[in-house]
Amino acid sequence: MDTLSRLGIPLPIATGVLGILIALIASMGLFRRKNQMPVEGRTVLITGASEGMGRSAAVQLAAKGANLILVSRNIGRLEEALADVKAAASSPSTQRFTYISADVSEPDYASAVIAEAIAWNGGRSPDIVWCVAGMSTPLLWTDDNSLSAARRNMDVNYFGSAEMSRAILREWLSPENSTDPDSEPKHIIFTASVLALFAIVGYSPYSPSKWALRGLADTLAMELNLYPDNPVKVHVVYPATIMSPGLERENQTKPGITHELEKDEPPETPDTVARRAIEGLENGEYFVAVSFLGTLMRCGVMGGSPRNNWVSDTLLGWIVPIIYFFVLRGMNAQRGRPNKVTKPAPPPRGRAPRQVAVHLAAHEVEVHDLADHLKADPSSVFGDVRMAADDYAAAAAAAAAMDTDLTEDAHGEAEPEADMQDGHDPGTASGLPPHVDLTAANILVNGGGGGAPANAMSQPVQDQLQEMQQNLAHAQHAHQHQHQHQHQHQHPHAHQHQHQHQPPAQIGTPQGMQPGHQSMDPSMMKTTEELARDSGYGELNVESALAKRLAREPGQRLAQQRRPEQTLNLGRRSNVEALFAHIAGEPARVPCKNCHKGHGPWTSCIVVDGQMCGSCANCWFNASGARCSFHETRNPQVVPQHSTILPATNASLASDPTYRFTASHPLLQSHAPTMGAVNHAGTLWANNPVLQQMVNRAMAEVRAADKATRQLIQIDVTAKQLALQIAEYEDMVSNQGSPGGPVPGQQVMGDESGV
Ligand SMILES: NC(=O)C1=CN([C@@H]2O[C@H](COP(=O)(O)OP(=O)(O)OC[C@H]3O[C@@H](n4cnc5c(N)ncnc54)[C@H](OP(=O)(O)O)[C@@H]3O)[C@@H](O)[C@H]2O)C=CC1
Ligand SMILES: CCCCCCCCCCCCCCCC(=O)[C@@H](N)CO
Repeated sequence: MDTLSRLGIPLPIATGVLGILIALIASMGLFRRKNQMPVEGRTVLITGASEGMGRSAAVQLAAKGANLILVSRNIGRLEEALADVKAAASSPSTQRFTYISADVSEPDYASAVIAEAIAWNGGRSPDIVWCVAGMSTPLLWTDDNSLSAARRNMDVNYFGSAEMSRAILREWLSPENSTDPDSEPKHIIFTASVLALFAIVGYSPYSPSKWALRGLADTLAMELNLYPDNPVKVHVVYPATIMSPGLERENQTKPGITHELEKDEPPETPDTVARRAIEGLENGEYFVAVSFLGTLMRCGVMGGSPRNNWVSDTLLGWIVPIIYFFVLRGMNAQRGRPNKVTKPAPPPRGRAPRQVAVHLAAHEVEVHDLADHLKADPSSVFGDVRMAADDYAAAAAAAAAMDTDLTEDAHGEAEPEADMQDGHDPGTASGLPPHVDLTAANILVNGGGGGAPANAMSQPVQDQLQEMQQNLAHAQHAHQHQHQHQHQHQHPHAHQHQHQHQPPAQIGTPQGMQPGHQSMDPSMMKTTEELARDSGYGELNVESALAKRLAREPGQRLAQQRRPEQTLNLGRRSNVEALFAHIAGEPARVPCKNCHKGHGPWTSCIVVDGQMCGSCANCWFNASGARCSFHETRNPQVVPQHSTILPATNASLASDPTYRFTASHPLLQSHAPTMGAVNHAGTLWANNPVLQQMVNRAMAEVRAADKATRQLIQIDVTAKQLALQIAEYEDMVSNQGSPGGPVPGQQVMGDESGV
């Protein structure tokens, strides 16, 4: 007391603090009473008992003298688990063990399982039922398949447990099973996850299925009070990461960002998690957390749930918001990753190569791990990558067919691999051969939102993408060759570009991509003036130098008015310029503010590099660009042609270290490509000006073509599709030879255990 008063701490406060400390220590179980869930001589039914935590729990309960009924689907694994359980029995002569094969996602599975269990158990129901069977399919919510994954997760995790609890409660709570209220209670145990207490990005298909279990358990806890003569306890276990076969499976679709975030809670072995869970159950806990963070998270969400201990749960519940104040601000910070429903990434400039290399070095290990994992089981992701690759090839063929102008995209570009500063090759870091350009994957990152993970790709997939890419490079090269002729008579200086093109790797040219084929005939391209006419604008006064120049240039698109009924004043010189610029120019990466708001006569925001004071064609019309957010020095927003999505046949992307960074960064990339670009054609198109341009050109070409030419285009496209299909088939045949190679039509995401 002397010391306290000398320190100036008032007695009531000191006593209060001391009281709280004693209460905390007492409540945290130092003075525990008896085991609240004895199992010796009792019968425990565990679903999901053949692998992971369920199997560990079964083994540990056998060691404590329980009889066990193991439930899961795969009989082979059940038999192995049964052998382990038998070996662990504390009194093998009296304990009994069996298994029942059942799929917990099947409607009405549970009553049959319980009936079989009761029959095996001499007419008595099991005393403890622990629902462990579960699965997880991490994905981003906007990914393909996330909704079907969510339904599947719900069927297995929620309904699988919900049905079992109902079937067993109907037994336990029936009047014939009434007992002395003081007899040992029965136990129904659900297995959720800390993700039912704290959500992190990537688990949207999964977390709700576990949150739902919490809602059910709270409700049951109250409902069970209606049966004082049939004592039953309900529990929910909240594991964090368990190093189980299930974890390996879920990692196949896990986004990189999710891997990153969940590192904060280190994985535990199934044995450890099962042991801590059983300890919690024996302590009589309702919500059983198996780690310190889990305990904090649990106390952070208590709401109206029954408490394990009013004192410690409440005190910790006051502290957790303070922790969250710091944790959540960090976790919810903007991550700068565009997705397919938001905007495409701004041009990735400005990050020093040094920083990039350091960042990559930091991620190297996990990237390798993932790559290794996928090497072991490439089939898991193969199908969708293949799908994506198909689209890629189709886009490639389309690009070739649409007379892609490659002579423009070499401006000021350095040698390939110029970004390999510090001797640190991101390509190597990601487990790819250094010469593989990651742009092939990037088409999916920027456009598909799914992000074919270059570093998460199995070798055959990498090979395939690489091949696609080289094919495209080849086609482009061949095409470019041909295109240069056209350019040379149009632009006397065109040849200056030529030396900047690196010849692409000479891989076998696929059929259908032969140089010089029909639809690439440059004579089919219409001039801007012709396309203006095709767009419905009659004879125009072409007076200004800019208009004259643009009039002769190959047109890129038809001009489409936002309001087709409107008649535009084309008597004005600058308005003719605007029209031609709109037809001949390039789409802005991001529309100017006016176009974004829907102003201006035409439907897209088009710029011509170095012209119209930087403003777009729409803003040039009638207003000479005055209101354009691109006006004057405000960043002309021309899209670097093709460099955003098409693979660099020359130096274009390789020279930009930040570009590589984007493409190979694990946060963006180690995300299984379950999202075939097919289903995202709409969003790809919307987000990607280069694709828009590609399609615009195709539209212009097709619109401008007469019947016979359209037939030829049709034949050309069909021939390419056939060629792609044949190439695909050849790949498949050659891949089948390799162990673990993909099988045609293999289900990718579907089932968790490959039963
Ligand atoms: N691994 C983790 O990081 C975490 C897991 N959890 C949860 O903990 C529990 C155990 O996880 P974990 O140790 O990883 O388990 P595993 O995924 O390794 O094993 C799952 C078990 O459930 C069975 N199972 C899966 N689906 C079904 C089904 N439809 N019908 C019947 N049985 C099924 C499996 O057997 P079979 O295939 O033969 O049917 C297997 O025995 C799960 O509920 C999981 O959601 C919670 C937090 C973290
Ligand atoms: C006070 C609280 C502080 C919060 C810190 C945040 C740390 C986040 C850790 C998240 C761990 C996720 C484990 C996933 C387990 C799981 O269920 C999946 N593997 C699916 O099976």
